[in-house]
Amino acid sequence: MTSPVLRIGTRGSKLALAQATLVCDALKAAHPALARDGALEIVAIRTTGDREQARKLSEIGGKGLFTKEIEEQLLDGSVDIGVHSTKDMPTLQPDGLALAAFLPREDPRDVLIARGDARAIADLKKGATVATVALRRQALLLHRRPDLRVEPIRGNVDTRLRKLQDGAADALILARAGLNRLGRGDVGVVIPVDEMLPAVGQGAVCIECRSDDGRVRDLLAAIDHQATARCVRAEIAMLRVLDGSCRTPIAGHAVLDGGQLWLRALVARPDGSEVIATERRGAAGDGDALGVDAGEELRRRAGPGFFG
Ligand SMILES: NCc1[nH]cc(CCC(=O)O)c1CC(=O)O
Repeated sequence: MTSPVLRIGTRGSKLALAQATLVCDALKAAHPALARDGALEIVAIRTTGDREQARKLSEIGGKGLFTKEIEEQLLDGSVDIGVHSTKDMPTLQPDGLALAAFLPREDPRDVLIARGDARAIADLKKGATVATVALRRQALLLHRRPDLRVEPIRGNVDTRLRKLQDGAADALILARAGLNRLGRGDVGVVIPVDEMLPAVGQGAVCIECRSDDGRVRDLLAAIDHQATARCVRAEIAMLRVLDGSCRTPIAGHAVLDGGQLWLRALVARPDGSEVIATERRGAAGDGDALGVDAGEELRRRAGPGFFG
């Protein structure tokens, strides 16, 4: 028995394992030496966020709930890379770790899954109940439709779909990316980006490793999807400036538009009563600066009281 060449740390959820498998496939395609049996090993790691599903994540406080244990195992050498949903990542990595690569982004939009025949937010009955725990989704829903009621229904995708069927709500909002990666591309109708700006990093899988691990960084450089990396790094730079807690609704989404990077970003009050939005366009290589600039504008316009 030879030991694996690369140990891949991930959460153990179905979606997380599907994403880790995508990383394995990409690595094998790029590096024939990694395609032999046993070269890659997926290590499922239980994170605080997985243990605490029943409590409100915003009450447990904080960032890194889905990443901390994976990062600890990276730092102590138990695993060599960590695979994450970028959306669940803190904006800064601990000393000694770096985001080294991004897989090509999946569809970053949210989808509406309604029990009746509603095909869009505008179709929902007056006073309808919509299930989501994300403050961004809550704020943007209520901004357009103050009559709606938001219910914090949690659980994995299958659980939430079942609760919807059981009548716990009239509709549910989930990320298209997660559904697609779970083979549930059939479910729901996408909500346009201008109605519900995606979360920073939504739809993008990122790969973290030890900053000084040159061998692994070289392996990962071959699978880094540059367009995704540029867009997502701009979004993260924006979010880092705002330094919002997870009690602040923040959205940020960048695309490459004919060689230019176009970043849209907003902050909102949780009840949807106010949305402050901005955008930046610039050179594709200037994403960090564009993100910082957009974040600073939002912080200034929101003022000190806004983030409660
Ligand atoms: N916060 C949970 C989470 N983190 C990443 C995804 C979906 C996949 C992605 O956005 O990359 C989801 C589920 C959802 O929001 O529906």
